[in-house]
Amino acid sequence: MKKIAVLTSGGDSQGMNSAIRAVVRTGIASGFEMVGIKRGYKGLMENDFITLDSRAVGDILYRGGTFLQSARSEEFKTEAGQSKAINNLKEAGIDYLVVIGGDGSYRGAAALQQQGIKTYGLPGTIDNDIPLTDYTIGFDTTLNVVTDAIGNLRDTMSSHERVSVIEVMGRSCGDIALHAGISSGVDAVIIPEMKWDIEEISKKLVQGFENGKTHSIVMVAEGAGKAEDIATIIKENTDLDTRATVLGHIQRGGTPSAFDRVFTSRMGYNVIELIEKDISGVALGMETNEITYHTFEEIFNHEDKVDKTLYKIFKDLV
Ligand SMILES: Nc1ncnc2c1ncn2[C@@H]1O[C@H](COP(=O)(O)OP(=O)(O)O)[C@@H](O)[C@H]1O
Ligand SMILES: O=P(O)(O)OC[C@H]1O[C@](O)(COP(=O)(O)O)[C@@H](O)[C@@H]1O
Repeated sequence: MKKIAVLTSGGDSQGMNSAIRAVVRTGIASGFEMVGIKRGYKGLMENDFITLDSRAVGDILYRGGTFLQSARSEEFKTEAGQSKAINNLKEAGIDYLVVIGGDGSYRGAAALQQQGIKTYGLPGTIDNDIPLTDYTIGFDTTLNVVTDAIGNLRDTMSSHERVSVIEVMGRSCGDIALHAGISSGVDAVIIPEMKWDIEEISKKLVQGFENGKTHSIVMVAEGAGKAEDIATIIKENTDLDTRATVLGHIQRGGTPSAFDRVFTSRMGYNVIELIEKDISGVALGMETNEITYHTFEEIFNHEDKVDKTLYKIFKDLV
């Protein structure tokens, strides 16, 4: 019986458990033996493998995080680290490796593929910063978490007639800020991909209060600036009572949305189909509602651009 191993790596994201469950159950249904690797590449180098039967992935569909746990590992980036990993995979008789993670995890998977291990990537990151997929696993859930959190902030900001500067995750990608900014009707979105002018934002906030607004919200992606710094400048420019909130790791938790559960279930099915066809060295995604796949190289060479139309939609709505 051929063996498929699965691991989760990098920052966890809601829906990783659902993805593991889908890979494992579809794999078993197709006659494969399934293995889980704990704590990503760290566990792979340390031989931390567990057998996964259908029951082992029961009761996890609705849970955030990853029951296999995740880690970041500097050692795995080295030749020595990778050769430990390859030896462990060979000794355990693993034929295929499914990696659920972000760009860094894909780079690790591509390095293993180059050294003869058949690898597959599933886009697990809340940031939505992987090219050639419209969504990454957890992004939709995170938007819902952020939208709910902003609803709570809005209540208290309104009572006190304050400006709220909210920092969300996204080191190089402003998708969380832009999408949740639209879903929350915020007044300004500051993202790394687009130029922004704090004087212009400040003027707009003052005008808003003059026109009868009782609160204002400015959303900033962590890669574009610190909420605390932006709040200080706005306060200096406008004299408005301005507070900063960093949503932080709250954004990565919570039960996965129905969208993320269905999306990951589809990807589990499709990755097993690719394994059966012996196509490897690829990562899956969803483009215009189709599950697609591309080689790791295609993904690395493709720029992940911000959706400029969506940015314009936001600008027209404020
Ligand atoms: N260039 C690389 N070559 C090999 N492995 C890498 C590389 N970049 C990252 N990795 C591995 O993938 C792990 C996860 O990457 P990281 O960037 O932290 O998160 P993510 O996968 O979410 O982007 C790293 O801790 C490291 O072990
Ligand atoms: O939890 P950590 O290790 O501090 O990492 C925080 C980072 O993880 C993320 O949530 C996801 O990033 P990755 O996809 O690189 O893991 C980023 O938005 C954030 O900057």
